[in-house]
Amino acid sequence: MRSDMIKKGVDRAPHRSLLYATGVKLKDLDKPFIGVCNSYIDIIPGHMHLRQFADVVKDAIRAAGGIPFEFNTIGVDDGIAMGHIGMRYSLPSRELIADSAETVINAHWFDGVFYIPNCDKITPGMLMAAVRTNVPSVFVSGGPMEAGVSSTGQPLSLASVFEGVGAYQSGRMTQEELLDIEKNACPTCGSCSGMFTANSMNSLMEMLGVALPGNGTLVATSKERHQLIYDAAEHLIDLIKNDIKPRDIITKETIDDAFALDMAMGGSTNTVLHTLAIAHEAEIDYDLNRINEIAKRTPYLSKISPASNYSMQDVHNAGGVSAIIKELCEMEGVVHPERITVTGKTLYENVKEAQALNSDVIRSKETAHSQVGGLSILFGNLAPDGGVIKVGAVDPNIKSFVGSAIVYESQDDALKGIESGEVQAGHVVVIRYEGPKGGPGMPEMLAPTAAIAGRGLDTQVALITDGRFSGASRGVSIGHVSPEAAEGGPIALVHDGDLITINLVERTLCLEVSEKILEERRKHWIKPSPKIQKGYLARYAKLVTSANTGGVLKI
Ligand SMILES: CC(C)(O)[C@@H](O)C(=O)O
Ligand SMILES: [Mg+2]
Repeated sequence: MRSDMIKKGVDRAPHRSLLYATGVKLKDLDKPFIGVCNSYIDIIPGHMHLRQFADVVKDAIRAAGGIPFEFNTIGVDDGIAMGHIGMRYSLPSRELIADSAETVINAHWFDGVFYIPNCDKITPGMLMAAVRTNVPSVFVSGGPMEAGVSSTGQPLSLASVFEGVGAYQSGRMTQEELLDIEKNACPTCGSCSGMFTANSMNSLMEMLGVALPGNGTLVATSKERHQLIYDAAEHLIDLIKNDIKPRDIITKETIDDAFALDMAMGGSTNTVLHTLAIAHEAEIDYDLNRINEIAKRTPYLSKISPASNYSMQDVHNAGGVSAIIKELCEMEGVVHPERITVTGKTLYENVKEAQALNSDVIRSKETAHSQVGGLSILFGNLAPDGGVIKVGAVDPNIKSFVGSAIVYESQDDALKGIESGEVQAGHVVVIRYEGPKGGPGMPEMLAPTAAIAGRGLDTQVALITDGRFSGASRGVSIGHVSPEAAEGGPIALVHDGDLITINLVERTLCLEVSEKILEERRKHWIKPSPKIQKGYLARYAKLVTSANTGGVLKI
């Protein structure tokens, strides 16, 4: 047992002494020691219920024959950190979460780990820790929020509130209507109710095979999640007995399949960043071009908010992620149904009883929204190392967009430009120096994309940035443009009025300026000094790599 390192032999008498002080009994020393990696925190609705949740996890571990030891990671609420300096900490928090979990797991030699994530950076941070430490692991997330409903019966999500701000500011909504949305959009604990980043990652974990069927869609308030916990605890003990580790489950094929699910559900663009980071931790070489290959062979089966009004709860009632995975498994050559998972069964065995119960929420290949996936990687002279778009949340009539650049050196300036009416139909808003190094921290930009959508301009204005988006962002919004401006990427060379062409079919993003002129501009480009000079963000900016490699830290 790994934990023998801290409990076996005469020289571990002091260690045992401390363990007894924590409540461990002599007879417990032969049982597996399980780290319960929790992420309870009061300020995130997706995590506020996790203190009680972890109590259930600990009971379940004891019932399954293990000894639980709970510890916590931090978390950032992206919605609350949105639109101000706080958002710079969001993506960097992912590495702190991975590092803190690694620290506790390796310092104490746990035999297995039960992870409890939920919101945006917590899930990928914990997944990174799981493949990095490679100790037998299972995941049960906190679960999605119930969908909101306005007093007039309209389905609501957090996206409705962000877009409501733009609608109110442009005179398309009254103050009373906005207040009604604000009060009703987030009715319970849980991760925000659409196919935003948290729910994208929590659904992806079902496909990765590290979480049980139901993990992505069973709402946080449902008692059935407790059964998920009890089942997961038993599986974890089996994984320890059979020595099945995260890297036995997460292989290159697994990463392919995770992206396939992303394509079928129109996941958040952030999943690209996170899944690449997980691949990196697992020492899997993963090229962005591979994602487009998967996109081309995977139909878009389920449109969820912000691409439609359906919530995660609707997906659950329609058969859940299992029904979508089953569809994908039964298509020729789309995923790898024989992969092993934490249940000890194959991916296909896990889902073979599932059924799509609503043919609009979960479609078949024949009735799919499109024969290609809901996410796309664009390449071109403006993004030699790629950019990402949630193409599934673009009006389906838009196949390409040509517009003139209106350039902002920060998100704040862009937001002012959108709110003041400076940004108009036909513009491509360029927001730069917001990448992993430039931001620093690659802030998520729901405020500007929602300001555009809320004004009804989402089919007439495009937005490109070296920053990133929320899963609730929609419209022709291209993020992760790499290399980023702070590294001298071509996005730094765009001038106001330059023509930019975006082709969603060819998957291209081009600046229609001659190479000669660009070369001239490049000569005059001056690398800006880092915006933040001390603390974690300064250290982060020094070590972080480009978005096309997951924005991981490298020495
Ligand atoms: C606040 C949101 C909607 O959760 C966002 O952070 C996302 O990435 O989806
Ligand atoms: Mg987010």
